[in-house]
Amino acid sequence: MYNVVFVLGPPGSGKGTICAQIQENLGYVHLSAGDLLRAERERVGSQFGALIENHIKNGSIVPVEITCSLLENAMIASKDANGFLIDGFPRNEDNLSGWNKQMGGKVNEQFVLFLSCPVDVCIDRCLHRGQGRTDDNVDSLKKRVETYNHSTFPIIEHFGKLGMVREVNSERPVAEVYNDVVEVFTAANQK
Ligand SMILES: Nc1ncnc2c1ncn2[C@@H]1O[C@H](COP(=O)(O)OP(=O)(O)OP(=O)(O)O)[C@@H](O)[C@H]1O
Ligand SMILES: Nc1ccn([C@@H]2O[C@H](COP(=O)(O)O)[C@@H](O)[C@H]2O)c(=O)n1
Ligand SMILES: [Mg+2]
Repeated sequence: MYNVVFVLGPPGSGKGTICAQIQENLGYVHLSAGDLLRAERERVGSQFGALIENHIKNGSIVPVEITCSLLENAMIASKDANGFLIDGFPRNEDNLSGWNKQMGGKVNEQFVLFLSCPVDVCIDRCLHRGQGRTDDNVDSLKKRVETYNHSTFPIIEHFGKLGMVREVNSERPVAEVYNDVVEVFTAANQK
């Protein structure tokens, strides 16, 4: 059964940055739902390209059937991994229920890593990210933050009630955030 860690936090909280380091050092495979959707958007012949771009620009959430299939296919392609960092998922009720339906019984959900960071800091980071993302602009960021507050934070609260959330303050320098994150993984894997 695959070990899975969900990684959540506001846009720009540093999910991708921290996941890359965990992948490098702890052998978990990093699967960013956003990256998988962007790759599907670019894939020649995809029937979902326009739909995905529309959601990304508007900061809204793509139907789970699309995202969950991309995640499951990526997991199958890396089946020898120690575990998977599922970055930016589940983002709303539809993501959560669709995941439970498609993946329930196939994975061991270890915990939810919640990178917490004030929204103004996060927005500033996205505006200076320099990756040419079509959603790193003031209009899209407003909508992404709204979606985070209304749809994603309640999912974090849901996992919190199950005792699954490990919160790390990601407003600090990356090295400090990373050290705390490693402690979380060490504790989880000692059980
Ligand atoms: N702790 C940190 N301190 C300062 N800058 C950071 C920190 N973590 C990440 N960054 C920078 O902030 C920007 C956003 O980081 P990253 O892409 O990892 O965030 P994210 O949570 O994956 O965002 P998104 O949800 O938009 O994909 C990047 O330019 C990254 O280099
Ligand atoms: N579960 C998800 C994750 C992402 N999206 C869409 O992609 C955009 C970018 O996501 P990042 O994690 O890379 O910031 C996001 O704003 C959504 O439009 C999604 O639909 N479902
Ligand atoms: Mg990211």
